[in-house]
Amino acid sequence: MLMSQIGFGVKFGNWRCYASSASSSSSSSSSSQSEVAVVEGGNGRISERHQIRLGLPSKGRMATDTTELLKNCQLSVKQVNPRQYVAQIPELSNFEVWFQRPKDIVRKLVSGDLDLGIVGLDTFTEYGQGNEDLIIVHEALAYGDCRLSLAIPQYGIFENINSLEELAKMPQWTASKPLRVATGFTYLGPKFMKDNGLKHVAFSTADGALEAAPAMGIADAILDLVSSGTTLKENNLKEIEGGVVLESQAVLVASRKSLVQRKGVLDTTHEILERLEAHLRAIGQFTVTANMRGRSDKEVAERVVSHPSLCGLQGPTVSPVFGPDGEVKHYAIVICVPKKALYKSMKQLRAIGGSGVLVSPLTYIFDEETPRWRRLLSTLGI
Ligand SMILES: Nc1ncnc2c1ncn2[C@@H]1O[C@H](COP(=O)(O)OP(=O)(O)OP(=O)(O)O)[C@@H](O)[C@H]1O
Ligand SMILES: O=P(O)(O)OC[C@H]1O[C@H](OP(=O)(O)OP(=O)(O)O)[C@H](O)[C@@H]1O
Ligand SMILES: [Mg+2]
Repeated sequence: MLMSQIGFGVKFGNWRCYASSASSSSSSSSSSQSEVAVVEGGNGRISERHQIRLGLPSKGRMATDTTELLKNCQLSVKQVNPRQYVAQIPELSNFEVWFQRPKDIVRKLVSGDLDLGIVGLDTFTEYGQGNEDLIIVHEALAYGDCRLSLAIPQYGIFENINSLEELAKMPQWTASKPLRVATGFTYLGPKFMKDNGLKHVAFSTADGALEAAPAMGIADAILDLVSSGTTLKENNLKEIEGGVVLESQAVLVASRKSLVQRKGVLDTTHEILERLEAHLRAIGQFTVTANMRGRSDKEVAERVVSHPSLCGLQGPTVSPVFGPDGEVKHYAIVICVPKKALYKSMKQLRAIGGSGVLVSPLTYIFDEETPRWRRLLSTLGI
């Protein structure tokens, strides 16, 4: 039988060389063998390049939202055409964007070929595998929300099984007949089962449409990403209590080595982080301006701060409003109000004498220093 072989290899530094042969014998080193080198990645070296590199998802769900987020931070990515994988962010000097598949972004951070990346936490955790060189700089970029969750059929022997504990206790799973789980997460899947004490589990993997596996008789359960839950429902599957492996959203990640050793990476990360935080803090808030009748700015301020939800970031800004006669009978107050609390805040403002309430979108909130920057420096021991 003609078969090519992969699986026996010789390591040369970062490269593993596989001998592929037209015969099924692995012991032969005959001249019919050709040498194929496959990069494993992960030597974490700092190469000679001088440009700082950010990896962004080249396609899929995360791609558009990622460039949109950067645009909203005034960091527009200038890509000549969608098939060109290198791009610039003109606001950042000495900086390159490289469009890559999310899992390759993580691999390339590990191998030292990228310095920064934006991916889903699920991809980061699955392909980062706890590598200590990888650091999460911003853990909540507020898009790409989903969860990695275990799901089982709603029917048959699983009809009354609603938790991981109940699933683990089912007498059906033995060493010779384990619970069969289909997943694309071949690192996190086994780790989750082990951490939760499930012993008799076997994993199979596929690239997509995993929800078909139970009905096809290929698997008993699946471990996959869920967001709306529609795909599970349409395939008669259900999530179970205790079955969520990970809650995911987009994250900004970096290589520790790059941050510490590559010139300019730390400063640029600081700038990106500040812009992200300023934008993300602002999107949940409105600026509210109102006029209030009052005797003095202090008295007006006291009335406003008596309602904690009207305090804004540090407290209300109160300024005199000069009437036509030059007298001050009103004061203008400016506060930030969470979008969710807008109507409630507006009613409170009216109740304490507010009128002419103007509501405007808020674009950025720059704080003195971002807590995430402090955290990053402390993670790096700086
Ligand atoms: N319902 C969802 N299903 C899958 N991924 C989702 C979902 N919602 C958000 N995401 C996020 O999007 C990322 C996956 O995007 P997508 O599948 O489009 O790209 P991909 O990684 O290139 O996939 P693949 O390489 O397997 O084709 C996930 O890692 C996750 O963080
Ligand atoms: O909870 P939902 O909103 O239904 O989303 C979850 C589904 O979306 C993803 O599949 P994707 O669309 O990427 O297709 P694939 O599995 O074939 O790659 C994921 O693998 C789930 O199957
Ligand atoms: Mg799917």
